[in-house]
Amino acid sequence: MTQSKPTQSTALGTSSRDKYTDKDGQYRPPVSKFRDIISPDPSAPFPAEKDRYALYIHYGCPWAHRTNIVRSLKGLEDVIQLIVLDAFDPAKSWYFSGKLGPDKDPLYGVKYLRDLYMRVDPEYQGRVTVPTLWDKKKETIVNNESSEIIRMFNTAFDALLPEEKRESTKASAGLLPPHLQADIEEMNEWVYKNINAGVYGAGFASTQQAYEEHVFPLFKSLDRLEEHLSQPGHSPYLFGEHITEADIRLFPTLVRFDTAYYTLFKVNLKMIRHDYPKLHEWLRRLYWDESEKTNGAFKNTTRFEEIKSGYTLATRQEIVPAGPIPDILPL
Ligand SMILES: N[C@@H](CCC(=O)N[C@@H](CS)C(=O)NCC(=O)O)C(=O)O
Repeated sequence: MTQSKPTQSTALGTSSRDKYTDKDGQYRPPVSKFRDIISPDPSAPFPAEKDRYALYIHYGCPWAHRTNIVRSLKGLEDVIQLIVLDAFDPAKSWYFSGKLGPDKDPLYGVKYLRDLYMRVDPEYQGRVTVPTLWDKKKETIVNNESSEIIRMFNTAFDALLPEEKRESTKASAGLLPPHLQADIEEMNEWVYKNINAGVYGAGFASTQQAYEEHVFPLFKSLDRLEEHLSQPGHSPYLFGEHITEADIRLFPTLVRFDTAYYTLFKVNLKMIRHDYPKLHEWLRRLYWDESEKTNGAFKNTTRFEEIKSGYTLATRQEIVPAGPIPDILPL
């Protein structure tokens, strides 16, 4: 039998760079194929129910990280099961190595997340990605697009939560308050393009030109965010007194920046801790907040070791960078 043995945990899914870059050396992000929506309506195809859904993640992945933050921030730990994969095989994608968590899927006993994708669609040709939101009742994938998963987590399960956790109760203090929605979405768009995806564009570029096309706009956008935070009404969080979706979508990228991206993705014109005082404060304020209000959602979902080792292997390097020490400075 010639089945390939899983290689060491090459996390973050992108170790086989050639497969994922186009002829110009540009990184091609995966296309999210599963786009169903969980609804508060009990008669909907995917109704919000306790114990019905499971979220598959890897701690290194920033897209998975945002979904895990919202799960925790909303207090959905008892409603949505979390299943952590800890390793990646370039040929077969995410799997359970047993080193940092279970050695097989707790639901079906399979080794690979791909096995679940194949169960849903034996002809599936796309990439197998985290996060993946699974319906245990219909035994299918609901959605594998983080931007949509965080929206569902923010509102669809509210009837199952105590009043103070509901988006409608929070009104202007919600994650996506109506009066800020347009501004938040405008920011999400350029932050996604230049920062969230920008680091990947630089880090996985396979030509000098492709790298430079991403690295300069990335730092321009960080400069723009630094300036944004100095404007009235934009502190301590991006849109004022309350954490919004914009903060949640930026955090996973910035918390990885100095420790992983700066060295491993060569996005090294500036560091958050040395060159962006306002962003640095914003980052630490979120990370170190262990109050009841946030449930410690930012710190508890961040695993620096897995972030560093994941990106080391994903960029086909062997030595995990020692610094910077500490991973994040105190507030
Ligand atoms: N648009 C997706 C992107 C997810 C994504 O790129 N996940 C990476 C890990 S950070 C992955 O699973 N990659 C595996 C692959 O591309 O084969 C989302 O936001 O959920």
